[in-house]
Amino acid sequence: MASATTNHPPLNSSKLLRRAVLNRAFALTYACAIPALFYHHVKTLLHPSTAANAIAALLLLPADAVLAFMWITAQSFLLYPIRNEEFPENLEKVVRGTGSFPALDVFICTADPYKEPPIGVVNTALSVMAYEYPTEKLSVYVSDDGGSELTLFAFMEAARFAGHWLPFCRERNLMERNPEAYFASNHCGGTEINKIKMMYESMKVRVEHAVERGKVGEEYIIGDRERQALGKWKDDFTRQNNAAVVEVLLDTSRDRDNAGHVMPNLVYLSREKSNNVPHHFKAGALNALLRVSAVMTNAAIILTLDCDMCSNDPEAPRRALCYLADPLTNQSQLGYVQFPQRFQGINEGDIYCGDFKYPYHINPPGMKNGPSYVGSGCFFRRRSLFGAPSAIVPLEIPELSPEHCPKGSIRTERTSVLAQKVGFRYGSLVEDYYTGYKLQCEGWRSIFCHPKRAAFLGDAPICLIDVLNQNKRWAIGLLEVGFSKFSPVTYGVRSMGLLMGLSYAHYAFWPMWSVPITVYAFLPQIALINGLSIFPKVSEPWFLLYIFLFLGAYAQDLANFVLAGHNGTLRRWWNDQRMYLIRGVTSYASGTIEYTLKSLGVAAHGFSVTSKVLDDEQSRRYEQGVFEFGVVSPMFMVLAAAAIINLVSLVRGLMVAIVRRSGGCDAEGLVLQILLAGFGVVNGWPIYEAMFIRSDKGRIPTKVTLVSAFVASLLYTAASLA
Ligand SMILES: O=c1ccn([C@@H]2O[C@H](COP(=O)(O)OP(=O)(O)O[C@H]3O[C@H](CO)[C@@H](O)[C@H](O)[C@H]3O)[C@@H](O)[C@H]2O)c(=O)[nH]1
Ligand SMILES: [Mn+2]
Repeated sequence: MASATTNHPPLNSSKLLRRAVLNRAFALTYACAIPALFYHHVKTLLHPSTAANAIAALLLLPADAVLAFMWITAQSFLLYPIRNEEFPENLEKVVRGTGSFPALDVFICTADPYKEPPIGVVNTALSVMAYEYPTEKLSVYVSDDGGSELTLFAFMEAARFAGHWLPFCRERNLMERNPEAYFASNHCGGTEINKIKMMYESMKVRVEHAVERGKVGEEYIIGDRERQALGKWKDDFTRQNNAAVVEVLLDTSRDRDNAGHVMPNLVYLSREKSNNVPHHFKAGALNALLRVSAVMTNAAIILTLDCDMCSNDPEAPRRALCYLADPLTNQSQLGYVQFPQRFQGINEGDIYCGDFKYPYHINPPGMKNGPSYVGSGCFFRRRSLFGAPSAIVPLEIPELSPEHCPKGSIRTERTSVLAQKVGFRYGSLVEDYYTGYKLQCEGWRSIFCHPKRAAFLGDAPICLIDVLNQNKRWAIGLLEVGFSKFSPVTYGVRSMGLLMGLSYAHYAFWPMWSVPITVYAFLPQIALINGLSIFPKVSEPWFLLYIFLFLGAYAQDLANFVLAGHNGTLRRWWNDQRMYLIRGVTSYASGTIEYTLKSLGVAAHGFSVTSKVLDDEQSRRYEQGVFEFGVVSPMFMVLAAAAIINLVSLVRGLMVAIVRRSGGCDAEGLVLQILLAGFGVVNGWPIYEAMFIRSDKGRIPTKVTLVSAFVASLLYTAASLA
């Protein structure tokens, strides 16, 4: 790789953030309050005032145990927060010119031409083909798990359009190098801009037209080569069962753009699939790309990108090189450089927490050995995917050697077994988290690279059900790791030390949030409806403990959120915590249930791809910050039931308190429950609106409201019998 000069200017710097001291002090204080709470629970359990109180304490205990676990593991991100900075302007001085830059292979995955429109995938590819990077060292590989001629056709069009687009970007030194974003923000321009815009628009029309018709019309097929390639889609070619298709659409050694400059390689791959062989979803696709690229270019650096994420800064690879080519970094251990996932098109208040600040911005800079891999926007050292840093990699691992799978086919069992040790790891629906985790267990380190200008911008789902389904998939995948023999709490702690083990454990058991959130969304409220007090009275010292634990955790959460920047507004924070509660009773809970069924062998779950297609009306509602329900889903039924219970209990609780006080009795024991129900009601506002006030298509369907009201009354009846 790069040869370095001695005495060179720095390529990067890293410093501990001042807030680390405050974080540690707060952690110490809060950590003292937690045992006090458990002491209180045990005391109540040993001397319950009523049987109902004993049941309540029995349910609150595991709920609080999970809260304590989540809080403790979360501290692992806060004790050593650092900020990295890189100086790409020094790169050429250190690496002796772009001639010694390492080659870069970019992997883009797509899986369904209808959920992931090919024109979007084309935009992703064009944005990286236009990188400010020595073109002859750049290759873009597209994996099409949709096995669709429509996607291949879109890329044939893209290869032609790139001949005009790449010089256009270079000459104007554009920052946004995906045509869609560029033309959206540059409406009018000179004749040159108009010309290329027309070219883009007409390509888009052809691609979208083909997708609409479900096939590529004769009139769109230009030459024999294209006809031959598209001809591979015979009747027996399905997305689950097909022979491999590899098409080299652009070749550095052959193709020139219309300014006479070399073009990057562009390769389309639809890997071999067979009905009765598991293909391991995205991890399988990435491994197929790993093998195909090994035969063709075998670049030392690999960038993985999702098809819904475009480059937003042509300098990004140079930033990554500030670490990957830095003679001062311990090169033999640095496995990957991860950029945060950042999103465009998020509404003002970010009602669905699409930014996902915790996993993408707040936690990564605090992980001691570097961030986890988040699936997109990550520059790997190819070597890191082939065994531990200290391992001696044999020149030929037979199963991985390109000759073994000449056309990116998926070899069955042997490759699966191998994927426990090399490549992108199989065994979890969150292959990204799992792969990064296994690499770090092997001793690889990583770097979080978070420049001011987003290096990549992606699309976040803007429909609540999509968000919840996506989170459910993650929940299942995380639990698969949490309860495996490689669990972070055991294997992880042993391999990487306590802090890193705790960081990964925090994610692995994330879906467990469902336990406390569900308990706190129903239990105190049902007790309140029955006039039963389950928390300390206002006059007891324990009351202050509860207040401290709640407000302390919330204040810490708010501080983390706001300090992380990037629109860390109060309103977004409020919506973020609301989504935590919503996910707790919906996606985390159902993910946990589905994971359990899956481990019992009752059901199996695949990777359901998130739709990237937008319906106009839905987009408009999202823009206005209105929640989108619209469909009948069990998740919405639970959510609506929780909202109803909270509303009823608030009203009942206030009534009981007033009656008791006027009768000279004290209602102090109900105050915490009334506050909690009030908190639930304030958070549930969009749900009441969607049930009772709205009449648009995104409202909660009447069926859901009825079922949830029924569930709520069942719960109430059951509780009043107890
Ligand atoms: O069988 C499959 C399924 C998915 N994908 C690709 O995987 C990517 C992510 O899929 P998406 O539906 O967008 O999932 P998200 O939940 O939005 O993705 C997040 O979560 C995934 C793990 O669940 C990570 O892989 C992603 O990088 C991360 O952004 C897309 O490019 C898909 O085309 C495949 O290539 N093959
Ligand atoms: Mn995505």
